This record gives sequence, C-alpha cells and structure tokens, in this order.
Amino acid sequence: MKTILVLHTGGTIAMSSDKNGTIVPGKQNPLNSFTNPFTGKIKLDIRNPFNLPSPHIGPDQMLVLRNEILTAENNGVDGVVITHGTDTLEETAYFLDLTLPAETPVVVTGAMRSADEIGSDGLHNFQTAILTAASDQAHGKGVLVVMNDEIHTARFVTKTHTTNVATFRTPTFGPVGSISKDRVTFYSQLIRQTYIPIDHIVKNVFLLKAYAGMDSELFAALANQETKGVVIEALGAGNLPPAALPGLKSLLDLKIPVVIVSRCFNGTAESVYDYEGGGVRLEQMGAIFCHGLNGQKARIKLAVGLSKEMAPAELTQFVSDAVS
Ligand SMILES: NC(=O)C[C@H](N)C(=O)O
Repeated sequence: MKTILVLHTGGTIAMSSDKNGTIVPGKQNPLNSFTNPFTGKIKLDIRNPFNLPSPHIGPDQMLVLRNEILTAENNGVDGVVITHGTDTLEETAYFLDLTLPAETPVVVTGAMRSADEIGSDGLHNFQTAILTAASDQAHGKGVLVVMNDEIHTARFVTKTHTTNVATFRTPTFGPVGSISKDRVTFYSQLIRQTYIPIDHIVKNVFLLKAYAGMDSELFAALANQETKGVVIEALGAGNLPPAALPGLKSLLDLKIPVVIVSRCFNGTAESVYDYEGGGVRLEQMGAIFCHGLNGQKARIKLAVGLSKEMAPAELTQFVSDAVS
C-alpha cells in the first residue's frame, strides 16, 4: 500500500458560496470531509498547513511546503499531493520543482468551481492528483500539475482562462500525460533540470510588462540598491521600445540582473533583431534572455538563483536555459 501526503493550502477548491452567492473561504476546508475512495490501496496522510486564497501565498508559504515535503520524503512517503488556489498555483509548483530533489512524485491541483457549485471540479481533480502521485510512472518527472484530466509539468504549465475548468495549458510543448477514468498515462517526460536547495528566498525581484510606447519611468523607480533582479516581459521575440533603453541601462549599470522573456503566450524569447531596442542589442547591453519560461516562472527562477548567491556567469547560464 502506498502512502500519499496531502497538503491542503486553500483556494477555490476549499471554498464555498456564501448567502450572497460570492465565493469565500470557510473555517472548515470541505476537502477534509472527503472519504478516501482508494482505501486498501492508497493511505492518505492529510495535513492543512494553511487555508489561503492563492493570491495570499508567497515565499514564506512556498518554503513551508518545501520543508514539509522534505521531511515526509525522509520519512518514506510515496508521493505528495498539494491542493492550491489556481491564481498562483504555477508559481508554487515551479518553485518546488526547482528546489526539491524530485525523486518522490509531487502533484499540485486545484479547482475552478467551488465545492458547492454545480459541476464543481475540485473532488475530481483531487482524486486524479492522488492517482497520479501514486503512479509508479510519476517518479523522476519533477513537480506535476494535474487539472481537468491532464498532466502538465510545473515548468511550462500556465493558467490561461479566468473561469473555465480547462484553464491549465502548456503552450508550445503540450501536456505530458492524461488521466482517463482511473488510468494514468504519461506520453513524454522533461529533461531534468538542476535542483537548487535553498532555505530562504530573496526579496525585491520584480516583473515588468513591456507595451507600445513604454519609456524609462518604471525602470527609474527600480534603479536602486534595493532591487535584486528584474524580469521584463518584452515585445514579440524579446524587444523593447527605444525610449525604454536608458531605463534598462540604469539597471544594468547598477549590476542588477535583467532577464528578458516574451509577453507572447506561445514560443520562446530569442535575440533576433538588430535594431534599436531589438533583442540582439538588449543582449549586447547585458540583459539575459530566458528561453522558454513565462514572466512569472522566470521571476521565480531568477529569485532562486539569487537566493543561492550564484555568481553572474552561473546565474546567466541557470536563468537562460529553461530546458536542461
Ligand atoms: N480557482 C482558484 O483557486 C482561484 C482563487 N482566486 C485562488 O487562487 O485562490
């Protein structure tokens, strides 16, 4: 019999509607009344580290989850399921992916409809996440996200819709597996990336989004010693308007690492264009291109690298390569 550690953290999966019909967290997480349908095959060790909407989840909670998982791994648990709000689910999942050894399967899930809503997806996602975490094939695949019968990698999955139950997608690469009733099937696997053990996360790593007509004002607000790193969701393959360049230079002059990703939904950032503000010029100025991550994931990766106190060349290598 396998033992799965369940860490409930809150989110819509743990919420219900109040008398006005709005969705609110309750004192009791409805998931705690879930009767284990896998008795005799899978034992559940259920804990409730917090009951928070996921916009309230940050570095402190991510570190608590990491520590709980490491302790459970040392105690011989076979897999871990985390239930989480969907708004920041991809960030927690990716943080754990980067900082855990990845031998034990860790599966993160949530819901788009609250526990008492018609067509609620919470219990179904919870059950399929447990099955995935208990699957022999889930070993060594990094942290996984299971929603709506699909298995995605924490590294590339993203929330794509505000309300639809099919919100979690992996642009460019697609899911790595699926669940059909109680059958878990993997059809691809990511190349493992480096595991970075850290016990704290640096603050003041910021994320900016570029837009037509962007100038240097936002950069000027960040050009000080308190800023530890900046990720820019740049235009297209990774370009900026000319008026933003003095601001970018003011960050780079202070030796603040600046990482370029694309604001496009699909594809990878590449330094292609050699015009003023084009990616080739940004790279020549010293900006780091991150190939394949979205802005929020690149921000987590940069924060992890900075927390490990990587030297500039090592940090550039670590952040730019999303695939290995
Ligand atoms: N579907 C959800 O879980 C959204 C909710 N606002 C949360 O992230 O906590």
